[in-house]
Amino acid sequence: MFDKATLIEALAVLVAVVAGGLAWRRFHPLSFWLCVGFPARAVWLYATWQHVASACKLTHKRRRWRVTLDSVPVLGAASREATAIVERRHLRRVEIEKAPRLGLIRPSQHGWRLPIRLNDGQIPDDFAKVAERLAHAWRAHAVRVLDSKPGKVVLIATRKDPLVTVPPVDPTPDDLLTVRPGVLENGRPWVIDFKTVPHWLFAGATQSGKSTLLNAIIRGLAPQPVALVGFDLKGGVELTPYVVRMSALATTRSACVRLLDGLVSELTHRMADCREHGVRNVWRLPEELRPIPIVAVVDEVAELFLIADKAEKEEVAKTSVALLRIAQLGRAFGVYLIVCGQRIGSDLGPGVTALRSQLSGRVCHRVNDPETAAMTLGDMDPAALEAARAIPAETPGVAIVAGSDGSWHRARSALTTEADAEAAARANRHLTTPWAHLVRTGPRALPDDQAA
Ligand SMILES: Nc1ncnc2c1ncn2[C@@H]1O[C@H](COP(=O)(O)OP(=O)(O)OP(=O)(O)O)[C@@H](O)[C@H]1O
Repeated sequence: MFDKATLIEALAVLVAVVAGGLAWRRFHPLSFWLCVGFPARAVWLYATWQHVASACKLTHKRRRWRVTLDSVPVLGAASREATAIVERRHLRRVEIEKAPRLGLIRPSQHGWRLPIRLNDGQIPDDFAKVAERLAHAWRAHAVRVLDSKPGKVVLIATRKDPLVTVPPVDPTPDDLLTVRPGVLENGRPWVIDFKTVPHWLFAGATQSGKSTLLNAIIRGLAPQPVALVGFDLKGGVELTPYVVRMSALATTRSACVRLLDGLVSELTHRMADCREHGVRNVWRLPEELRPIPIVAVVDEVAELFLIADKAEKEEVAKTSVALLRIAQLGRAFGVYLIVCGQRIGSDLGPGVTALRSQLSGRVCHRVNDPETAAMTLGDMDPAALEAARAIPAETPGVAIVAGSDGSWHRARSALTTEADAEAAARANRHLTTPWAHLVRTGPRALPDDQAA
């Protein structure tokens, strides 16, 4: 039918198309995904949805009117001569499986988003429970419930883990009190905005990536008009490299108590300033009176709460109360906390549990003991806790990040070395506010007290 030359030509065109496609996918995977991979995946996903939903037990049984075709053997004389079958159409109520209705699938850099209308009686959790099954059925790396509204759920699927290689963080300074230490699982930047979530708890076993995250944050904050204060009871080994950019660094328990007292005193002054000007927070003060924001970093919180002998008991109690006050009042008065720890357990005393409840931002790296994971994320979505327990040791820097709105993400910090953070601290040492200028000590009467 075809001559040999035509066949060779067709074969050559086919080879050229396949090679071109492979080269396209290799050298510009994003455009290949958007133009070829995603449309094919979308068609396949819609075509197989009924079957996938049924296998994942997401369908509901409904009775519907349907025309059915029944085959009826003919009995009597006619049947003896040959097997005769008559087909009759019937309208009758039959049981069918109804899959939740799919909305419009949309591509993203790393996968797709798919809104789904819930069947009656379904809740978003039904989808969260079968997310792993859906991921396998859709040949995706992971499927997560991203968002839900009454009667609707949005699933996000990622083709491959975007946290395997995290691009370096852009060194240009972000907005005030905002840093981008890495990326989220959905491929978006991981943004820590202290104005929105003022206090953070970073948990993680040794070598899980806590210091790297802290490096990224210090590097991000160093060029900003922000004062940094450090508490490092591991002898200062963690935070000393950045001391030139810090207004103060406490490395002993008594120094911690002194610095915390100073911060609480400054809080009281800021509170009085706000009262005098009739405003609710320092951001509403006239610009010339607005104090510099303070970010206090506590490394290895367990050291602050450990009591070796009776003499330390009072200092620990003071530390605990001061940290709690800062956490309670800091947001309005521009004092923010980052509390890091390998182990955060209730055995450290009630002060730790009370403090935790005030630290609304949580970052849980790989941890060794389940209690630390539970302390960090246990009061949030149980799925976040499961995800934290599943972080493998081979991926340091991967963490579960939860914000105050209850949503959580897998994320990974970009590899920021101590040298990178130290270089940023040195380059911005001129922005360091001396401790004596930062905190106002001494009594400060609130306006009402003066009137009294
Ligand atoms: N985001 C990351 N990407 C790639 N590698 C990372 C990342 N974070 C950490 N690492 C690797 O893991 C090692 C340990 O990380 P890091 O020092 O931050 O852990 P840590 O939790 O602070 O440990 P420790 O408590 O012992 O100081 C780093 O030297 C680095 O090689």
